[in-house]
Amino acid sequence: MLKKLVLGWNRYKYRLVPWIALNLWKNQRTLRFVSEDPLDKVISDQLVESSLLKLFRILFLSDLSNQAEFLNLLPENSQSKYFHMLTNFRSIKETEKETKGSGMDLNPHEAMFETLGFIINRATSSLSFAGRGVFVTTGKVPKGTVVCMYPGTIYQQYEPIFFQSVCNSFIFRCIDGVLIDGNDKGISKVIYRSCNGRDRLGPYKTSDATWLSESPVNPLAVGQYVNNCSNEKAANVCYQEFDVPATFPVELRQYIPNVNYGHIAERPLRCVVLVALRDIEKGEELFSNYYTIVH
Ligand SMILES: C[S@@+](CC[C@H](N)C(=O)[O-])C[C@H]1O[C@@H](n2cnc3c(N)ncnc32)[C@H](O)[C@@H]1O
Repeated sequence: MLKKLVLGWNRYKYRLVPWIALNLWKNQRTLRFVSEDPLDKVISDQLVESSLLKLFRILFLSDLSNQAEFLNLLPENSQSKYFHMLTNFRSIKETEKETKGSGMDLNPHEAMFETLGFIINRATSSLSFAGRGVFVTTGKVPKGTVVCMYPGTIYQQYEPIFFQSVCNSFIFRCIDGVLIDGNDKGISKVIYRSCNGRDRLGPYKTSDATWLSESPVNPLAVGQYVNNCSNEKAANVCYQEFDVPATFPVELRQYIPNVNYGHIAERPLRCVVLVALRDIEKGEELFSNYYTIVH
């Protein structure tokens, strides 16, 4: 009996650490079963990357007054790709009689709607006593779409996280044991800011720290506020690990809401995205599954 229990616990991959410890046995019906680690992916890494790139490129072009210096440092073919995108965008908007003149002039939510077709926002959860949650406030999220990112500091299994984890309900555990601290307050916030200031690639920032505020530059970076599903509200999104490839454009890394705790350049940066498990309509709250059992 004891052996069976230990075996079960070892196979059990918990997602949000303190929540699991308190609630695992209360809510067995909300467990998620996957058969092997790689099969925990609902969509391909290529699809995750292309969704992020689509949004990040528009965020970049919408902020040209601040990005011009970086744009000028890019190789000529990358620069011309951006100018081409801008010209295309303007001519489409002119035909639709929506143009305002210069650049793209989109705020982050408008950029999200333009590229992904929906907008998400934080608001009081539809569940009692669950604090805030994340809602689809405009448009519709099709099944298999990247809906959010889980922001925060990335800790390898051997890195110290004890003090940051005390009373912290935002520690997310990846399938392979890597941890993400998505808390936007206290010591977690100080550590993220410090690592974010440390890591640069020449003039380029390699991560975004605005998710620590109420208005993130990357509007996807609110995944840490998604609440757990319940017997009444089934999960409509799930977590999926995504390692940022070395080929990811240097000028777009500034929108990634994650940073490594330790400065280890050769390891790809871990991100976690939340993917829609079904079509999600305007007004619906997002619910994930904090428990995953690998068997
Ligand atoms: C990662 S945080 C999610 C954001 C949180 N709702 C907030 O406003 O800070 C996890 C915490 O949200 C709350 N929570 C998440 N899912 C819940 C549920 N189904 N029922 C009640 N509380 C929930 C618990 O307090 C949990 O520790």
